[in-house]
Amino acid sequence: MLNTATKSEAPGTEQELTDGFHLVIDALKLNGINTIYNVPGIPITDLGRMAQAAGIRVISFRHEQNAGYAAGIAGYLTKKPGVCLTVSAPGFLNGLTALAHATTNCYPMILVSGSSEREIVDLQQGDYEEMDQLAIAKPLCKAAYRVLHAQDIGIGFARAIRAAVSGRPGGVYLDLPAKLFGQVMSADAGRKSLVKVIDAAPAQIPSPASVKRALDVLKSAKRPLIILGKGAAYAQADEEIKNFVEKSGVPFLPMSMAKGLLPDTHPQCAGAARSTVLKESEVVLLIGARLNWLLSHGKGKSWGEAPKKFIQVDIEPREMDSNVEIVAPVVGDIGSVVSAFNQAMGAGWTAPPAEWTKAISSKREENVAKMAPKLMNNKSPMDYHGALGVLKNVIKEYPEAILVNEGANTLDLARGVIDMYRPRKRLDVGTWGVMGIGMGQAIAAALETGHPVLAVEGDSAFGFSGMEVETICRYNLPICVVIFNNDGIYRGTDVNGANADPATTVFVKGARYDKMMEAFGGIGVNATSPDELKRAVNEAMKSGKPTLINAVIDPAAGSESGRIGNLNPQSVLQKKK
Ligand SMILES: CC(C)(COP(=O)(O)OP(=O)(O)OC[C@H]1O[C@@H](n2cnc3c(N)ncnc32)[C@H](O)[C@@H]1OP(=O)(O)O)[C@@H](O)C(=O)NCCC(=O)NCCSC(=O)C(=O)O
Repeated sequence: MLNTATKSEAPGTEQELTDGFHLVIDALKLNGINTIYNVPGIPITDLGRMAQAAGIRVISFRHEQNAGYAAGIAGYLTKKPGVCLTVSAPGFLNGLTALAHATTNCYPMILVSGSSEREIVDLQQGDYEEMDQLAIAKPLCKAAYRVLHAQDIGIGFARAIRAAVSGRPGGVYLDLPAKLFGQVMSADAGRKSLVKVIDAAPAQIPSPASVKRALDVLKSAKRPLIILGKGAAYAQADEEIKNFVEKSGVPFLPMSMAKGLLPDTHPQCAGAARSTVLKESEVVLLIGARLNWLLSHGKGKSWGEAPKKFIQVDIEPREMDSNVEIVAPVVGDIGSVVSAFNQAMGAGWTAPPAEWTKAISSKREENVAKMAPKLMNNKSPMDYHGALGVLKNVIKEYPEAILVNEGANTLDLARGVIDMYRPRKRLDVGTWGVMGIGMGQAIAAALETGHPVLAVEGDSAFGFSGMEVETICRYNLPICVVIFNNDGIYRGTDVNGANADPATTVFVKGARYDKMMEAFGGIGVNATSPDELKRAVNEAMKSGKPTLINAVIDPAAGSESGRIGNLNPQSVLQKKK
């Protein structure tokens, strides 16, 4: 039903009216978008209020960037565009980082920002928060639109929704100048102007020839490997993917956010033998994984000496040959491609040679065994492994829980240590390795899935979105934040030898982040040993109450982010010395 604004009052001409505010709300509802992540302010405060009154869930954040990260990850989790609503210029700019992040990570998201009046902006006459937001957004997103007339709101949203989710998903900007909200029209005309987007992300069926070519290459391999990326997790084709991997018998390596698509404990999982499989494999099938820096661009030392053949499955044809030659490109949506693989494989598929799979299992077992004792230490203050050993068991016990993870050491080590068992349960920093996604993603994950969230945060990473603990308390969300507090970035022990200022990478020593949560009525715990950490996290998972645990980590634990390709600043410094 149309959400009527008012009735005209002229005697004898009584007519139902609507306006821009109501049409925006109706357009969202008509397309099944029931949540808005926003920060209120001019000119969208009333839009948020009215949307809430009309039954949309409007979640107000403390900073637009966090609302944006929430919207992006909501899109990833649901395959519907996550909507972030901001005020003009500064609010828009705050949301823009998250929009660019969504685009880079292929999350469907729409950033809707109020803006100032075109007539004034274009003549640069100094309107309130004047800025040509459309022009600024364009290079940072997949599509950008501006709606100038209320009768075009329906089309504007239809275009934004379709652009966000179809093909390779991404971020879309929708500019709504303030004047638009007050434009009035008949409710009947308004109703007719709305558009329900039919089949927003049509299946893209791969060509049978490309499917055959890919399977022929894979079948011929003595040392094949499947790499699953977060595109595969996004596809929600979990059963098809599992069937394909198991039927093929090929070892698989999950990228960070694809962990859990098949359990990390699956006998074919090669996560704990990463270097070995990258180096030794001979044919590599990439499913929803890009050959970017996270895979060393498909070449160089990490990939070993022997020549490799790559097969790639992606919805975006231009992804092929982006870094190395792809001998068997398969363009299509991942669900359709993998289902075509399953059909075309037939009954006569033979598993890869046991020599290959056994070599991987023994490397994996060796690495797991090497790590096991480290995870059981009960040192106080904790080291990373002692603390992560506890969290590994928590996720094992609560496999439905969503793990949000950011930091430097906290991210790198948690990725390896914490096994995931279900798809789309690990959310992290994504393609850019960005810090600041933590609380936004945790909030959206709790709201969109209804499952408890464990956010494992470096103390520095947490700082980028820390104020949202108030949001967590306000909405009483089942989020347990564990801060790995080692007093600084990488470590808390750096010293500035030049003057009295603290070193650039250190924070206040002995800070008590748990007090922040208590300030807003949540539960704060200071944990100085793995035993204390275990008690506190288990309690939080059981109670579902907003909780923040300050996990005291040895300030000397941790190292510079040295595992990012050749980008090790420490080694550059050392070379210069
Ligand atoms: C590019 C990468 C995928 C490559 O990581 P690698 O370190 O090479 O691999 P992994 O982490 O997957 O694994 C490391 C090693 O652990 C092994 N491994 C993995 N899982 C296990 C388990 N369960 N048990 C035992 N051993 C394991 C794995 O086989 C590797 O050993 P071997 O097989 O023996 O090699 C990763 O570095 C990554 O995702 N980086 C993103 C980092 C990021 O975004 N940082 C944010 C920047 S921080 C920041 O802002 C800043 O610092 O600045």
